Amino acid sequence: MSGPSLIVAPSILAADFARLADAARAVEGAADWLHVDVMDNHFVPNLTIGLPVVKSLRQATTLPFDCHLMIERPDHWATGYAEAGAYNVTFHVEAAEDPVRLAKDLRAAGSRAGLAIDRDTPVEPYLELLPHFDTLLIMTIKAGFGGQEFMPELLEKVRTARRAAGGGHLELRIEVDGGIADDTVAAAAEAGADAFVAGTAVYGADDPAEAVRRIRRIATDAVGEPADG
Ligand SMILES: O=C(CO)[C@@H](O)[C@H](O)COP(=O)(O)O
Repeated sequence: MSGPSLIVAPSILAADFARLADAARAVEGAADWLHVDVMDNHFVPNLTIGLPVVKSLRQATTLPFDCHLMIERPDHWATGYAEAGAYNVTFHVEAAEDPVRLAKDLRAAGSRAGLAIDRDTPVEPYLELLPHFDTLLIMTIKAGFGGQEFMPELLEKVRTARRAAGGGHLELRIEVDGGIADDTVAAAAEAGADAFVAGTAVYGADDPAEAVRRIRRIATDAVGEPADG
């Protein structure tokens, strides 16, 4: 796996939307990616930001963008986020017409490709798609809102996906999203996740950068980290 062995990605959904650039800069040097939740009020019952904001914010921080598209018609919209400079663009399997085609289009447009699975969607039918993706995002809540309670039973999907990925044989990040905090991240790491989205736990903290470092420390302590990681 190239890059750091564990990824922490603060979700700006929990930040002050009037000060997104400040929120991004507050975790530079501590976070690996900045998680950007795009919601269209159709795929989920919430409306956040779209491409114009992502383009502007891209100029304001050095952090790689991890764009999580909770939108309908990702086949139409997703490559725009890659073209806008997102490092990783993740779309929902429940919304995509042709996930493999879209993964190829995203890579051709210059980003990594991520597949997201919402709370009520099993992972098994999609395991065969994993070789086409760089990231598998497993929701540990129902997609749509921050600040929800972590659902440990959803970690079974992480275990299943990690087994299918051959314990690291397949270059696949398994990202968990929803309720990740000091008291939940170890279980997620032990289940096989290696990328952790945290909104409330980071931007609800007095010191967001320190909150990121703490989450990383707890995850690392739970699974260990190679010396060259
Ligand atoms: O995708 C989502 C919500 O749908 C997440 O990225 C949330 O932003 C996570 O927030 P917390 O649960 O960490 O507060």
